[in-house]
Amino acid sequence: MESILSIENVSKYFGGKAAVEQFSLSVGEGEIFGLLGPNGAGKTTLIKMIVGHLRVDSGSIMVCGHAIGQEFEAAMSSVGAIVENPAHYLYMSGYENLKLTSMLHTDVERGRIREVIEQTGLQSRIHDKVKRYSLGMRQRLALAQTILHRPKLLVLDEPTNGLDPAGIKDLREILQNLAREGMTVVVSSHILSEMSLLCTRIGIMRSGRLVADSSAQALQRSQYGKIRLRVGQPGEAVQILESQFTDIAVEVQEDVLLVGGDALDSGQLNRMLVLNDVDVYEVGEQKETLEDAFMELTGGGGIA
Ligand SMILES: Nc1ncnc2c1ncn2[C@@H]1O[C@H](COP(=O)(O)OP(=O)(O)OP(=O)(O)O)[C@@H](O)[C@H]1O
Repeated sequence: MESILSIENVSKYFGGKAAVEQFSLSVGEGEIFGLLGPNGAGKTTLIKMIVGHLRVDSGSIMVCGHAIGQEFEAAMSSVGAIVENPAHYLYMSGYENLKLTSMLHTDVERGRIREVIEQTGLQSRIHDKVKRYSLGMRQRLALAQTILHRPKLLVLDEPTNGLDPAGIKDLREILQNLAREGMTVVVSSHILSEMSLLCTRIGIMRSGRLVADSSAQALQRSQYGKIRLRVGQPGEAVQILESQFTDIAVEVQEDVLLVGGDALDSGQLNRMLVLNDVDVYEVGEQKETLEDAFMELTGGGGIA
């Protein structure tokens, strides 16, 4: 997969304190990458560096093969971003706002305005004054303005802030459609449930670092799921499992073992124990949700 965004060892300090530290990430075409983390984790700082609003102190960021530090304009021509609250001319219509934005670009072809209006579902209200728009519609208008020049990379900082559930769903569908057409999306949030529905991949940020990076599905499934076994001889069982399987973690709670690790199979664990004369009374899975995983990895705090 072609790398649209490539971040290598990026750090940013404010007054000697790291807001982003040794951060590396590569995001490929058509991915919707969710940057999730509690308040103060460094999400906005990272996003501002990706969209060229802040300079990196060390490391490098490339967009579509262009390094922001050396080829700023080439890199930025592929980026569309909504970072601060978007400002519109409220007394003008949505259409007039779009027309004005199109004049800022040299390469917006005929018909493109119509196209972005359709992509953002604003057809029926596009000639109304923006002051009559709901927050969700203003957000969609901002998105339409942002994608006019066909950016390869769309970057949104907390785009669902203040939106109602219907607005969040609309935005999700629009972004997923854009990604299907090949646009790459990077979006930040501290709201886990929204991210797991929207994103194809989620990175968890804590204290300026990436502490987990996984497909949303994988995070929800095996990586943080544990197998629960109630056994007759817990001490022996731990020894057997640890000697037979690499990369597993076994927790013991009296006669219950909680076994974590990648690609574990409860049948396989059960067979191994029984063949080694350990009595197994119960086998089950202890599911951890994405939320549990998040809490474990970030130490909790600050999520909705
Ligand atoms: N301009 C600045 N000057 C000084 N410190 C800053 C500045 N911008 C951010 N910070 C600090 O850097 C750290 C990361 O902040 P950042 O806003 O990037 O986090 P965030 O994950 O986006 O949080 P939030 O969800 O609250 O926006 C925080 O400790 C913050 O106080």
